[in-house]
Amino acid sequence: MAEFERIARYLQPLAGEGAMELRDDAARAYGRVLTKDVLVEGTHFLPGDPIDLLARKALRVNASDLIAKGAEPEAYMLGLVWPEARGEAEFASFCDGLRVEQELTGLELLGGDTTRGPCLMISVTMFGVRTGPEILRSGGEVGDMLMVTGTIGDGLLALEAAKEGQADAAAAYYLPPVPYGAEFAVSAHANAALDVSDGLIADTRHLAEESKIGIRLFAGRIPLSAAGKKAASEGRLPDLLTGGDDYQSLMLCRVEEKISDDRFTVIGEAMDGLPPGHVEVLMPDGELWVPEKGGWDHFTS
Ligand SMILES: Nc1ncnc2c1ncn2[C@@H]1O[C@H](COP(=O)(O)OP(=O)(O)OP(=O)(O)O)[C@@H](O)[C@H]1O
Ligand SMILES: Cc1ncc(C[n+]2csc(CCOP(=O)(O)O)c2C)c(N)n1
Ligand SMILES: [Mg+2]
Repeated sequence: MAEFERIARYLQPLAGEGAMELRDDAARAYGRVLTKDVLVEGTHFLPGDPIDLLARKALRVNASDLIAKGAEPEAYMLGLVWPEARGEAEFASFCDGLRVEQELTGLELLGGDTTRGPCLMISVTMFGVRTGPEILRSGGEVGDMLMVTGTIGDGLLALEAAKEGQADAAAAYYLPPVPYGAEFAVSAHANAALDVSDGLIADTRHLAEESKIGIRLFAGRIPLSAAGKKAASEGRLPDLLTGGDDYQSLMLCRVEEKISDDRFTVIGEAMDGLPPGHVEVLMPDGELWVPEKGGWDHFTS
């Protein structure tokens, strides 16, 4: 059974009031926005990845969920499973990475748990403060424009580079360029938003399904890095749009508004006449591509 089905069938019946029925990126409780992300060796990162950057990435993938909910990351708790093969020097380097990210963001460590285990696992629970109204995956409306921060597809290309030992080209995988500060624009403008972790298409579908609208993406407008443009020219655009690990903010917002944060680019539209949950992509050659359901799933990928 797939990841989302398992959550819906087995975990949703256990969910409390602030859980948003486990249909969103973060919970709302105790006056804060709360999220959790786990990184597991072999699943989310490679055994040889720089350990200080891994620490920073664990904070960033959590911050990414809060930013996309219009919440400013404030504090976190840390669960660490530390294998015997990684010595004290590595532990010190890991904590140095946490310190660097804390200094960059103002994040504070509130507590956690440290144990031995078979491989490195990093579990972070992060708390944020809302900077405006509550932003959900639902709330998008026909006529909204779809906007995204940064570039798409670099997480995938950088992971491929890391696997080939090309450290320079792997930068966006070691340390995703999470749009710190974008929570203010999300709060000010979004009808609905989330972060892009499972892939642009899959996460656009989450917005379309929860908002009960259809969305058309304009592939030619999707921001790509130099490496992304090269890959796209080699026919890999579909890979870039489905690869995941982007950690950018994706929002549906009202057309008439001028966006206060220039990191956002318009890449699509919630169009009248499309069925709820539908996602289609107008490709640069003018063809309409209707991607199959998909995206990252820990139980089927
Ligand atoms: N083991 C679990 N226990 C309780 N809730 C869970 C569990 N796993 C997932 N959820 C909840 O299910 C919902 C969807 O989770 P999912 O991981 O797809 O979203 P996400 O956290 O935004 O993803 P990502 O980590 O890729 O940004 C969220 O509300 C999440 O809190
Ligand atoms: C070694 C290695 N192999 C593959 C990937 C790709 N990957 C893993 S999990 C995930 C989706 C988000 O996960 P989650 O839903 O758990 O937040 C993606 C795109 C990686 N990062 N490292
Ligand atoms: Mg998310």
